[in-house]
Amino acid sequence: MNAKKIAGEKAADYVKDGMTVGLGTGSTVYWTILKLGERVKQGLELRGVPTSERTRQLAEQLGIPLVPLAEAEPLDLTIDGADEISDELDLIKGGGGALFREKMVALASKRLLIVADESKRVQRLGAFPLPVEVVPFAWEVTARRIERLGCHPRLRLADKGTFLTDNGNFILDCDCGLIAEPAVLNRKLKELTGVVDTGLFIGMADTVIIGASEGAKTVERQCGTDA
Ligand SMILES: O=C[C@H](O)[C@H](O)[C@H](O)COP(=O)(O)O
Repeated sequence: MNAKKIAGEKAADYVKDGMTVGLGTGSTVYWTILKLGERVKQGLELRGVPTSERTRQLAEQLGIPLVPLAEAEPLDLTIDGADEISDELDLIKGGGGALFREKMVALASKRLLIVADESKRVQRLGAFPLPVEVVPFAWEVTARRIERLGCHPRLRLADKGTFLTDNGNFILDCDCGLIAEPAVLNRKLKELTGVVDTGLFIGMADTVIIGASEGAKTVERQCGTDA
């Protein structure tokens, strides 16, 4: 069976009546949202906060009531996918370009639950190029500053030209090698004018559900490991 589906559907069990829930983006949390759509039809009271226009459209099609983030804080829970998950439960996100809204919504949530298949687990982050959202103005200058931090940025392209985020920005996919100190790199990147945010989610995930054909495994953040 599809490991993403197993993890995604399992996460829907964490949603209880009356909750306000951040709805993540991607092919794993897609299964969570489908499940939640079914449960809403059966009477579940839920307010969703979408992390992308794609997710907004999906939730609307399924009849999940949505509320703007500004009116929803604090959220009870956010459920989202990840591109890499380290042993410390630090994450790389943004493979689908939704990292900024995902981070805004997760930071406004009491709890962040990540769903993924086994392929996303790594000892150390960095094999997956780190997505960094940048303002389009003189993006080449921002890319050069990122290069000076030891990363190799590449402008993300779409079928027709440059990939644009939901916020109208560009994504630089940055090969930074294996990242020894994710919190330090995140801080240095965020200090650069022109950088909107990075796909590094440090100390944010509380629970990770890993799907596999034999079932789902749940990993909880150990107390005291927050960055
Ligand atoms: O921008 C996209 C998000 O960070 C996704 O949650 C991430 O790329 C994982 O997506 P998927 O579940 O499709 O692998």
